[in-house]
Amino acid sequence: MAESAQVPTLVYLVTGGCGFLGEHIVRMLLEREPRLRELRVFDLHLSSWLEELKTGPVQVTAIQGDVTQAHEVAAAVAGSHVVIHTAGLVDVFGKASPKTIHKVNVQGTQNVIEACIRTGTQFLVYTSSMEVVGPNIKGHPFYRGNEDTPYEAVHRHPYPCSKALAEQLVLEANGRKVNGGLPLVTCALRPTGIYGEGHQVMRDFYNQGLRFGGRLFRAVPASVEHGRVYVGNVAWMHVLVARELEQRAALMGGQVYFCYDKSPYKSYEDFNMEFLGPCGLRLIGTHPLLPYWLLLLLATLNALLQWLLRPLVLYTPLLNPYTLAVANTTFTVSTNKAQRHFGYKPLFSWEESKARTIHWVQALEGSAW
Ligand SMILES: NC(=O)C1=CN([C@@H]2O[C@H](COP(=O)(O)OP(=O)(O)OC[C@H]3O[C@@H](n4cnc5c(N)ncnc54)[C@H](O)[C@@H]3O)[C@@H](O)[C@H]2O)C=CC1
Ligand SMILES: C[C@@H](CO)CCC[C@@H](C)[C@H]1CC[C@H]2[C@@H]3[C@H](O)CC4=CC(=O)CC[C@]4(C)[C@H]3CC[C@]12C
Repeated sequence: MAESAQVPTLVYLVTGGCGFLGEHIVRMLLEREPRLRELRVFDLHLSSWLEELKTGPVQVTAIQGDVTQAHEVAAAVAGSHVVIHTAGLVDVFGKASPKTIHKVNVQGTQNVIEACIRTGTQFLVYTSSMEVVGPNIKGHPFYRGNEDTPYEAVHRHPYPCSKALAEQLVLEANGRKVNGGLPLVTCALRPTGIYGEGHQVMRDFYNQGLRFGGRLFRAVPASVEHGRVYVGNVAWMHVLVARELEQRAALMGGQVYFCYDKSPYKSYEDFNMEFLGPCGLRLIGTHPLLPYWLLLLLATLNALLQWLLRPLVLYTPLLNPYTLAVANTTFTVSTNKAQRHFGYKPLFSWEESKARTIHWVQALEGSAW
């Protein structure tokens, strides 16, 4: 990566490049990484919007592949300078089995690491998650914490377990020699709850609100704060980390960074209303309409129903014991580590992030706007 800043010589690979975050990373790289010669987008399902990107100055190579298949990953990684590994199975609703989540998130990440080592790719950026830290199963609050805040990270759910294991693999791989003898440089980014254009859970809440005549019902106390970060800023952090890893390998290698911006600290539901409110939805109640014990009962019933119905149909409601616990536990970050280590400043202000997200919700199918 020692070429002049203006000469496009670099080859990047983004795994999961057709997902919610992946698409933003891909578009951001094309807009803001002038040294890019080729961008490889690797995903299980390729999206049609990739076609329109192929007409620009950077060569965009779409690769349909599966991170659980080591040979497919190795073929995609070979010859790339940087890998941004964003592919993952994001499932806290019981859509996939714990085994599948482990296979994609842990074995898939191991395959990416081994591919870098075998093919001589030196820089690996991993999209981890706040869930690697918490909230833990004990419901301890994490209030304005940073990367060094002590917290008892205890998980049982397959998703956070898999992200924690995968992150550990990535960090432990830092410094291993890649083919050619140079050291692998890795780091992990931990977004809090991401929001923005393309966010499926936001879409689900919006549709639920429309079904209930424009109303959503408060289930979580307004005092529980939940960390959220705009997808454009998360993508920007990935671009910056990928760019700076070579020059600042000694400082950044093996490090973790929370993804943060100026989004306000609010409860999960109040935060969503920042976007859904201007789109015509109302959140009913200043306090949760149902007591916690009743919500927990409903969540447990949902889990039971999911288990009973599994042979017949996949029942995956938003409310289950895990999502209820996460939504009811304060988890907010306050840190400037990314700014200190690689000069990160949010690219999008809160006002802009909000405006973009509202605009996207208003354009959704079924919207009254
Ligand atoms: N959505 C959120 O709030 C947060 C997400 N993350 C992490 O960010 C990353 C991206 O998440 P999202 O964009 O939200 O999810 P997403 O589901 O929209 O994107 C994931 C992408 O990975 C691809 N993928 C899944 N299995 C694959 C496989 N076996 N081989 C190749 N590609 C595969 C999917 O097709 C999809 O395009 C994940 O690693 C997730 O753990 C971290 C923190 C918060
Ligand atoms: C009790 C319900 C009544 O309205 C509200 C349920 C909300 C939940 C579906 C979400 C609350 C918190 C979310 C998670 C959080 O943002 C952290 C995450 C990080 C990730 O890496 C993946 C997504 C998620 C687990 C996210 C999923 C949806 C919530 C549980």
